[in-house]
Amino acid sequence: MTSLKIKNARVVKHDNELVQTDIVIRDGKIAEMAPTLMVKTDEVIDAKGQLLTPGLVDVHVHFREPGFEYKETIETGSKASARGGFTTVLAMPNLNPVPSTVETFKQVQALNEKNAVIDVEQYAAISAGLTSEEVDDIQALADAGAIAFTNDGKGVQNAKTMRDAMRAAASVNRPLVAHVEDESLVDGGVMNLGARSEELELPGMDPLGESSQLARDLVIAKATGVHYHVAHLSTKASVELVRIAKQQGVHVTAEVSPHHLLLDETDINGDNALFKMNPPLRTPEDRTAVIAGLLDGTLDMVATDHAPHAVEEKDRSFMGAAFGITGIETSFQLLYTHLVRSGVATMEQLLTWMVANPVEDFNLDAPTTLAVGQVANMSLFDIDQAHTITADEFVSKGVNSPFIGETIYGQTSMTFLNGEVVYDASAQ
Ligand SMILES: NC(=O)N[C@@H](CC(=O)O)C(=O)O
Ligand SMILES: [Zn+2]
Ligand SMILES: [Zn+2]
Repeated sequence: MTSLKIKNARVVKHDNELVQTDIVIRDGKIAEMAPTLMVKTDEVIDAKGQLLTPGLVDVHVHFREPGFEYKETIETGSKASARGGFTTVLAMPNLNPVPSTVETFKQVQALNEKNAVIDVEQYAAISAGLTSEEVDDIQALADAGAIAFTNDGKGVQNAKTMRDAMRAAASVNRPLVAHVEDESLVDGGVMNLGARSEELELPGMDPLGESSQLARDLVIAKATGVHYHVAHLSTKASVELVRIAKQQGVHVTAEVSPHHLLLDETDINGDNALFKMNPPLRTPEDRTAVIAGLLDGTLDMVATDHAPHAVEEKDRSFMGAAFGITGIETSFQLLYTHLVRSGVATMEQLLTWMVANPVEDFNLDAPTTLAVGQVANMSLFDIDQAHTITADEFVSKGVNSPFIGETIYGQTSMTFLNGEVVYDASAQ
């Protein structure tokens, strides 16, 4: 059994307070932690004062395999995740075939097991093709290992389908995750309907398409008792609905994506599809509301919605380009830079949103703290060194990020899964 010592790391104690720590890992677990450990180990890494955290967790990624391997594969997506500091991710089912049956689900699960360098848990769909009104065999899919259920990529248009899906998910005690989007209100829109869509003369989608379907779902969630989780929540009206629902005791949790926290429609610099995603960038008022919602606990976590696409699918006008941007290699760094360093949030809060809440709310088998006895899923971040994001540094096949060219802090230097190095910046 090999043993490893990481010395001179800094770990978060409270708020923004960091303490210097040595840490020894044996058999994939944290064996000792103290300010100074003299113990001999097979290997020693000098962390030189960098930040050591539990491995990050993202409940919303698109790895595109099987079906769209030209955009991303489980190997490239999971390696990109490790580069972002993530050790557990939940992969979306908008694949081909869509994992809607035990057979197709097990096929994706086997690929995740074989090809991923980190832990990848798999969502099953709510309904066949993400569009059918007939709900899948939720019990059988849960028995096969589906971590939760979602039709992400499409809103569930039919209330009966949503009711039946929620009843089924509640009965197997798994979260029901919703991409809330009423298609009748999207009406061909490619960005948020409002001032910016008028300026750019592009068709807009009414933001009520998100909140009106969310209101429907919250009513059904209350009646069924399901754990209902809102994917990529983006509007002020949606924050208000979740706040009221929580006050009423509805079992609801919500995620917000880094881009909805850090960008709004005024950042869209012309007809540039690197700013095209679903839900679209909203107004400055919406952005302020999602930040406030995260800070006051209405929103529970950050999820990247890492959505890689090929260059030719994004290098077009807004009208013809695919929806979605990458995020798994830049999320912690952007949020550390723009929320923590700027004083909006604490380091402890950021880790609550990127580790503890995702693990607890989705009942994941992953550590939420650094402590003796815990599985050594950990990441080491260089929080003092500035870095400029470039397209050619991405491990993901997708380079569709609106953050290219931005200067950030907190580059990942190493990521460990069960005590093994799965990413090492110095070896790149
Ligand atoms: N977010 C996006 O704009 N696109 C996602 C689908 C989704 O998350 O709804 C994708 O799969 O590309
Ligand atoms: Zn979605
Ligand atoms: Zn998504």
